[in-house]
Parts: sequence; C-alpha cells; structure tokens
Amino acid sequence: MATPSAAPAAVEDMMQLVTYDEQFASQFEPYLERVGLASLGFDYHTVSVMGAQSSGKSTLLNLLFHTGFREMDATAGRSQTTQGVWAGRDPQAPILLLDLEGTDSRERGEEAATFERKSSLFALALSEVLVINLWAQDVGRFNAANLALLRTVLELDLQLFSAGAASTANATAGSAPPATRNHKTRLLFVLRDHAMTPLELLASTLRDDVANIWATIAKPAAAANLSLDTFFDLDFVALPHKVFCETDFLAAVANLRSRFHDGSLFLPAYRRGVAADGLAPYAGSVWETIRANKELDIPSQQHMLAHVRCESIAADAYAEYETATADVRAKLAPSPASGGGGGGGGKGPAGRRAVVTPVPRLLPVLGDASDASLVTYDGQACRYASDVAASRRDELVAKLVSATKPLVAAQAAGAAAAAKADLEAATRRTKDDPAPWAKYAADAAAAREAALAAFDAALGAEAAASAGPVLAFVPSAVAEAREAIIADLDGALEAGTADVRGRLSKSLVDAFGERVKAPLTAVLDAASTASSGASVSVSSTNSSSASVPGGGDGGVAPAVDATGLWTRVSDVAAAAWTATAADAGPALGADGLGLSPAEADEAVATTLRPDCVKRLLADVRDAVGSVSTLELRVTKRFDDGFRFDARGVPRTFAPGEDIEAAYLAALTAAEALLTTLSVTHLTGAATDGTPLVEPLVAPAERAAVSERLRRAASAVYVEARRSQEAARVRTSIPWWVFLSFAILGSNEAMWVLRNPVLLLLAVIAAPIAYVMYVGGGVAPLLALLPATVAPAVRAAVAPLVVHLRAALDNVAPPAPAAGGAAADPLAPPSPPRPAGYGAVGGAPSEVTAASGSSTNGVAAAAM
Ligand SMILES: Nc1nc2c(ncn2[C@@H]2O[C@H](COP(=O)(O)OP(=O)(O)OP(=O)(O)O)[C@@H](O)[C@H]2O)c(=O)[nH]1
Repeated sequence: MATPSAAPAAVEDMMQLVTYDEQFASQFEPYLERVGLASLGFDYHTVSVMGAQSSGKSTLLNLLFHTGFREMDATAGRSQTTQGVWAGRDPQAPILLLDLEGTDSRERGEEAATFERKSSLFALALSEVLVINLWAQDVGRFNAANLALLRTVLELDLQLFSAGAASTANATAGSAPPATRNHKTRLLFVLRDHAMTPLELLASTLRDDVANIWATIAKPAAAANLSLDTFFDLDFVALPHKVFCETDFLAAVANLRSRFHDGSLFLPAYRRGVAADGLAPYAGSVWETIRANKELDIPSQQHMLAHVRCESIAADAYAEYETATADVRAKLAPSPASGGGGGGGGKGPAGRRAVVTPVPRLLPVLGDASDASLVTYDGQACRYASDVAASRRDELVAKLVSATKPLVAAQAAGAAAAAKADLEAATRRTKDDPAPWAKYAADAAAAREAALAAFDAALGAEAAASAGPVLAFVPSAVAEAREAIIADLDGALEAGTADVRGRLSKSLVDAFGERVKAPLTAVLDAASTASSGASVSVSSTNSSSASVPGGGDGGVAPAVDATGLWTRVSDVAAAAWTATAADAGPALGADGLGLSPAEADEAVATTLRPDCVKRLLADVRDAVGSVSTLELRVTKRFDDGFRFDARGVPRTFAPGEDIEAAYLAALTAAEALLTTLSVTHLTGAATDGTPLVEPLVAPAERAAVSERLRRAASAVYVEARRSQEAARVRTSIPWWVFLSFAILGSNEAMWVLRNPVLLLLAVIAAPIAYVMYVGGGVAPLLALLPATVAPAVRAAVAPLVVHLRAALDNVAPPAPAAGGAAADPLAPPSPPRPAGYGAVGGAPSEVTAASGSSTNGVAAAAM
C-alpha cells in the first residue's frame, strides 16, 4: 500500500495500535513504512474518530477513507467490535486513521471512563481532525454520552495546553526551548441518521453545548481568557440514514470524503509537528505517558522525540558517509590483519606509521560524502526541534571530522613520502658517476618543484577548493603538512647536496694531487741530483701545464738547486691550483651545485684551497718520504756531486786534482738539500701567497741523517783519496825500478818457470795482481792481511816500500779535518755544518776508521 491504490484496504491492512489491555504495538514503525507513510515527512494527516460504541465509527471510516476496519455484524447482535485503538491508512491519500474503542462500553464497565480519557487524550495529541460520531437524535439530550465525551475532550485539550505553556515558561527561564505546537484541532461532528432537524439547528445546539462546557470547566491561568476558538474549529456534517437513505447517505459520505481529500479540512494550524518517520516512537511515548497517568507534555514529548530521531538520523547520515568513503578508508585506514592497512595508514609493529599510497581525489570524495551526509541529516532533522537538530548536527559534524582527519593525515603522509621519494630518485647520483655535481642544482630545483606539485595535487590544490564544516580543518592541516614536507625535502636536498659537494671536493683535491704528484716528484728527484739540466714540464691531468725551471721529467732528473726547490714546488702547486680552481668554478656554479659566483668564490677560498694545501703537504711528505728516504736523497745528492762531473760523467781523481774541494762542495750541497727538505717553504697561488712553513723532519732525525751523511761521505772520500794515491804511485815509479825487478828476479822467474806448480800459481796470480794494482785494490788488501803474514810480505817487498816511502814524501798533506782527525792523512776535510745540527754523531776520524771496507759507493755506506 506504499503507493496510492484504488482498491479499498483489507482488514489485514489495519493494525491494532493499542490493545484492549492498553499495550502499545511495537510494530507501528514498520507498519507506517509498509503503508508508505513513514517517508512522507510532514506530508500526511491524522484523523481520529471517537464516539459511542457501535455508533458506526468503523463503518464511517471505511466509507470515507476506504479502510478495512472491522465493523459490527448487526445480525450477530450489538457488541463491541473495536477494542483499544486501531490504525489504518487511506489507500489514496496520506491520511492516517485512528479508530478508537467506543465510549460507554458495556464490556469495559467501570473501566470504560478511564480508557476513554486515555484514548481521547491520545487522539488529541496526534490528530489534526477529531471526528466525533453522534446519532443525530442524541443532539440536545444531555444525558447522552456525547456531552460527557465533549467535556472530556475539552478538559484534556486544556490539560495539554497547560503542560505546553509550562514547558514554554521553563524554556524562557533558561532550559532548552521546547518544540512549538500548533495547538488547534478541528472537531468534526458527524451526525448519523440525520432526518428532519436542519443541520444548522443541530449544529447550533451542539455549539451551545460545547460553549457551556467550555464555560464551566476549570481552566489553567494561561487559558483563562482564551476562547474556545483558540483551541478548536467546530465543524458539522449530517449523514442521512445509511439503510433507509442509502443513496443520500453515500452521496453525503462521498462529499465529506472529497473534503478530506482536497485538504480543505486540514489547516496548517492543526499540524502536530511530528514527522512521519518519528510518528511511531512519538505515539508510543505519548501512549506510555498517558498510560502511566503522567502529565502529557506535548512539547517535551516532541523534544524528546527530536533527540531520538535526530540521533537516529545522524547515525543513518554517518553510515551513509561510511559507505561512500569505504573505498578510500580501505586504502588509507589501518588494516588489523596487516597492521598497516591497504598500503598501510596505521602503525606497524615498530609503532611507526606505515606509508600509504595517496588516493586520487581524496578530498573531493570526502567532501562529497560529508556534504551528502549532512544533506541527508538536514533533510530529515529539520522536522524536529531546531535546537535539538542543531545540537545533533554539531555532533555529527564532529564525528565526521574525527573520521576524516586520520584519512587526510594518512593521505598527507603518503603524499609527503611519495614526494620525498620522487625527489631522492630525481637527484640520486650513482657511485660510478664521475661528475655527480653536473646539473645537480638544476635537477634538485626541478625535483623539489615536481615533488611539491605532486604533494599539492594529492592535497594542496584540492584543499584550497574544499569547503564545508567537515573539511574546514583541511587547509590548516595541509598547510602544516606542506611546511613539514618542504622542510623534509629541503633536508633531503641539503644532505644530497652535501654528499655531492663532498664528492666534488674529493674529486677536485684528487685532481689537484694528480697534477702535483709527478712534477713534485720530479722536482724532488732533481734536487737530489747534482747535475744541472733543462726545465721540467709540469703536466696536469687536465690540459693545463706549467713549466718548472730546473725540474725533471719524472724520469731523467736534471739538477735543481736546493735553495730554489720550494719555489719550484710552489710553482708546481700554483699551476695545479690554478687548473683545479678553474675546474671548480663550473662545478660549483650554475651548471653544477648552483652556487652564486660569490658563494663559489667563498667555497673555493674557504674549503677547496685549505683542502688542496692539506693535500699538497701530504703529497710533499710522501714525496720527501721517510727519514731513510730522505737520507737516500741527501746521500745521493752527495754521491752525484762527488762522483760525477758537471756533465754527469763518472769522475776519477787524477793525482793533483783537488779532491777536497769536490768533497766539500758535494757535502755542502747534500747538507743544503737536507736543510731544504726538512722544512717546507711553500707560497704562491696555492697558498694564496701565505708562506707555508711546515717541518717535514724532526730536528733530532735531521741531525742523525746529517751525521750518517757525513760518515758515508767520509768513506767515499777515503776511497777516492786512496784511488788517487794509487794512481799517483803507479805513475811515479821510475823505469829503473822495473828494470831492477827484472834483473834481480830473473833467477826466481826461471825457478818458477821450471816448476809446473809454481808456474800454474803464477799464471793464476799474475792477472789478479795486475787487476788489483790497476784497480787500486792493493792497499785495502794489505790492510786486511793478518799480522802474521804481514812481516813476510813486508820483507818481500821491503825494497819497494823503501822506494814508495821516498815517493810519498813528495805528496802534499790533506787539509786538517775538523774535529781533531788530522792524525790520519786520508781523513776527509769537514765542511762547516749548517746551523741547527747540534753535536750529534762522532768525529770524521771515526768515520774514516769505520769506512775502511767501503767499496760500493755512498748508498751502500749509508745503509
Ligand atoms: N442506523 C445506522 N446504522 C449504521 C450506520 N453505520 C453503521 N451502522 C451499523 O451500526 C453497526 C455498528 O457499526 P460499527 O461501524 O461496527 O460501529 P462502531 O462504532 O465501529 O462499533 P464499535 O467499534 O464496536 O464501537 C453496524 O451494524 C453497522 O451496519 C448508520 O449510519 N446508521
């Protein structure tokens, strides 16, 4: 019966709303839904009919509204048909009918009056039109039940008015304002079996009766001066006899039915202010109040109904929101199974919020859902007390906000994580990238912009457009999240930039080191060499190069004056620094890390230059090497200066040659080299002109090296001196000595020649002796001969010794050696020591004594 039907309703379509024993039916709400009234809001009417038992009430309702109320079967005798209160609906109009148990019931007996009052009050509370069914012939007869019924109706209506007025007064005093009620009812008197008496006369009689009742009943103060018209509109309809004037009867019924259907009998003032969807709980509440004999306060009832209904409507509206957002909630909300949700939105096992994938168009979805929810609520809650509806609406909004906030937060977190991941991917540089700084600033700026755009696409832009009370928090929340992601992105970029900058710095410093390494080694090697040479080409890993006068080419090392060594190293460093700084410019600038020229200059000056200087010092230390390497360098410097001439040809000291001068020059040069290599004296572009004086060798080690240098040099000098002496002896023996040997030794020669053994020994010994003689090895050999052999040897060569001593008397004595070593004629002269050496080491005489067995040059002696 949800849609209008031409067919009359059946008995099954009616329901007993209140049972005979005063129980209210719990099925009223589904009944209203079943008959299609529940969804009509205020667009329905309620009509009740009351009157004496078996006065044709059910028959009248069925004829007027095509309902199916049970009627009395007259053939079975007159008895009560309708018990309690029954409800039905006009199939063709939104009219709810209440058929009340007849008054003056013989079956109820003493209880009848009590139930009449309850059912009448119930009907007054709900009905816009109260049909009072009367036999026409009863009009004017006071003892008929009609007047008692009228008195009951008027008294009860005043009671309702009184309760409502009190509620209004309380509300004015500060409590919640009650729902308003248009407290007016149409009393429609239907006079049955009307025959002769004109309706006007009957109506007048009834008006008088009602007026008399109104005048005599006790009224509350608020209604003392109010007239009957304030509460009731009286209307009168006469129906002919149903049996005897059936046609007229049906015509009159049809006429009255049309008045109901055309709405002329329903005025806005009659509305009870109860929406159809709340009618069932309202009616139930009203009945229970009446049944409990409590004061029926209609406004309070409606207020209570508003709470119940608005809460129910709000729950439905929220459920609607949940349904509409189920998809996004599944994607963003935490999932109990995974602990992280569909992609996660909750917190994982470690308590860290899992990151979700942003949901496209989240805010429009949430906005639409929340708006729709509120529209649903407003559409239904507006039928109820506005204060209650507003209060419940606020609660609904708060509930929607608290349901929406985590979703927006999860979306913001997901969008932020995605934006950061995108940025890191866009700015990531592999370890193998030889130039990770290339276009880094441009890439970083573009990535930052893209990441923020992605974040805004997920939240920001939509947030600006979102409106409504539920999403009102979004702009500030998104702004806060945006600030956080900006800080996060900038932090990631800062870290990335620092990493790339570190790699750039290392690369530049390495390049600087590469540029410095070979020329530096060449310069140092050249400084260790005594011979002079051409300039050295200083190559760099880049195309830049510099020319270092006196340097080496990494292989053959022309000589470098030790005093100019640091100048040349400074030149090498300056050339390398110039090339490195030139490389740093573009890498730090717009094509690289994006620094401004001023920032790049500052970075070069404050970071790169100190790093390169540090690297230069480290390289210098490496190139100079350990103490032993330094010792090798300076002894080599001596060896080269002493053993080779200016052209690099090995030197032999002919008799009379100034061996001491060569010795002193070489030793002085070696000492000077040691002094030079002990402390840096760097300057130039690499150090920005600032002298860089750094000790490379500790003073004690330096003195020790110097001492070992002198010892080694002494050995070389002694060797050279003996060679020179041997050469002079060889050249100074007169020819007759050899002739004497030939004459005096002829017998021995023959003796040897005749003896095969001696001949064989002579053949073997003669070349050895010759070689030793020529090579100057006789003297050392003599020194090694044991003392037991020496006398025999001396006896054998006595003539020669005599002659040699005579020859040696003509050799000039060496310059007295410093340190008191003049006793040894072969002791080397001692050059003046450079300042700072102290008293480390022994005297040259000691060196001489220790170097007697040296035959392998300075290096072997130094080791
Ligand atoms: N004379 C006459 N009888 C009628 C009229 N309308 C109905 N009746 C008869 O009156 C008897 C009672 O009719 P109901 O409609 O059952 O009366 P009721 O007031 O609903 O009865 P309860 O529900 O028991 O109070 C039935 O036999 C009807 O046929 C009418 O207009 N005139």
